[in-house]
Amino acid sequence: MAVPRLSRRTLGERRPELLDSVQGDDIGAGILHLGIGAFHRAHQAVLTEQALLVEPGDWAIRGVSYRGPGAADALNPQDGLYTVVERGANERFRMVGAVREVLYQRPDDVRATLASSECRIVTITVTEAGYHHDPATNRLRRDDPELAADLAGGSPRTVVGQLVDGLRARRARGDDAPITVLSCDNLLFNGRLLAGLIQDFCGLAGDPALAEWIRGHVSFPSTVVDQIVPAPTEDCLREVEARLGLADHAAVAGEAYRQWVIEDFDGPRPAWDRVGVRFVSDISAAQARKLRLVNGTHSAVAYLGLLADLETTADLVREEEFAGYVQQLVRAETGPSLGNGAGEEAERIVRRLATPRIGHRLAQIAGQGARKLPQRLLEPARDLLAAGREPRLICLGIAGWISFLRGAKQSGELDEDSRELATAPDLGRLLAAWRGCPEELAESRIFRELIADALDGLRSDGVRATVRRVVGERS
Ligand SMILES: NC(=O)c1ccc[n+]([C@@H]2O[C@H](COP(=O)([O-])OP(=O)(O)OC[C@H]3O[C@@H](n4cnc5c(N)ncnc54)[C@H](O)[C@@H]3O)[C@@H](O)[C@H]2O)c1
Ligand SMILES: O=P(O)(O)OC[C@@H](O)[C@@H](O)[C@H](O)[C@H](O)CO
Repeated sequence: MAVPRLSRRTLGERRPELLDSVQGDDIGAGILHLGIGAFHRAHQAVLTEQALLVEPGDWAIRGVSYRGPGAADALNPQDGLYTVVERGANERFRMVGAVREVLYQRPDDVRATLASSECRIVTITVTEAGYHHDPATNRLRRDDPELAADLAGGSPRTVVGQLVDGLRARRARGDDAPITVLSCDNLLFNGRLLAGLIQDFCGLAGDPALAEWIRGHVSFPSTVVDQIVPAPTEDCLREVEARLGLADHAAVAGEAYRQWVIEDFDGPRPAWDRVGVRFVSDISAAQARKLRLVNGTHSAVAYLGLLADLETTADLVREEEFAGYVQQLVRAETGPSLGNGAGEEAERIVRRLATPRIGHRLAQIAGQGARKLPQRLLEPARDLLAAGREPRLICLGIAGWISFLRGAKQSGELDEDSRELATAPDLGRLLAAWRGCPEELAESRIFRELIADALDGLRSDGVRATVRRVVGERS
């Protein structure tokens, strides 16, 4: 007999104690979340659920999904309920009830939500590509066809287009209450970036009055988020079903560790500060630590690991040369400029990569490299060069990416930016064409030589021998 689907009714019938432990469906949806994927479900939604349990308020979440109906089909029939499995030494299963509904291809409802006085916070996780910006200038890409379609009128489909559309409706309603937009994507000063893109969009739409209103009424604090949450697998769904006795199509699994640092802002919010979220005046230090140490390490090893035919981060750090590479990368190159404790950070990152049963696939981390590497690896490389030091291990990671691109160029799986770079005839032209690579790095002789040397090694000696050699040279 088919296992019944999770919903408030079935949970009440089969596991009433769990239904009693989750947020009820009787509160207002003060949060609109754009891009309700795995990460939001395991991170911001859990912290919001926890905050609601310590301090009730109208902070249920209405989610929006963009690239497919998956999240709506998974969550709506379940009344927004789902399970989060926290992996680690002590696994924990948590039920979350803070999500109200998911909108897919319903721009009118997104506009109405943004215009409503109920909505006071917008959170966003739409990947780097969802911002449609040029990483060389941090401005909107005017040549982007989806943006062009939004600017031409009709119902907007991009995140920036929908935000502007909804804020326009809010202004038209005469709502002067503050609203806060929190980007939670792994981008440098994500709030500041998004605020600029919104202004660009208003400019291109010929609406300076709206731009001015947004400057006065909407804040875009930058945030730093940290928790490893891989794409959910069938195994995870089966595991949750066996435990719950109900089919949960929206379950996710991730690390037990969660961090959220937010530039402080005026305006209402759930009691996030009471459940570990940090509000700070300056996120720079937390941001550098997170993007360089966690994401930088991820990106550096993802391509090398794929070249070595490995599947997950845990497979990778089981091998001595790769674990040694991670240790040295953090200790000698990405860690020291961030203050004391690079050695401890290195140990911690190896432990996180090895989290049991997390199944973080290198192929997932490897996506959209042209957009991810600048803030993760190019920034620390630039700092090291400026300090007169060689970013040897970082350049090996970048060489891994270039080898991966060149090998994958026929596969049809590369994103548009990466495809273009994969066909560059030589390293110099690839670096010059890479929009995210600052000119001073593209033109740095040492930087080019280090990458060229690593590329030669990968080609002639293979990935493991090259990793061993470069780590040896650094030690
Ligand atoms: N998963 C993690 O471990 C993690 C940790 C920290 C930060 N993040 C941030 O969250 C983002 C999403 O991660 P996830 O695990 O939820 O991924 P996911 O694939 O589960 O969800 C991605 C969401 O983004 C939307 N999206 C994708 N491309 C888009 C585009 N071009 N325009 C608009 N929307 C788009 C999709 O509709 C989906 O809702 C990451 O890219 C990263 O910036 C993730
Ligand atoms: O989510 P992405 O694709 O931007 O990056 C892949 C991983 O580096 C990332 O998801 C990390 O696991 C996460 O940022 C840890 O907090």
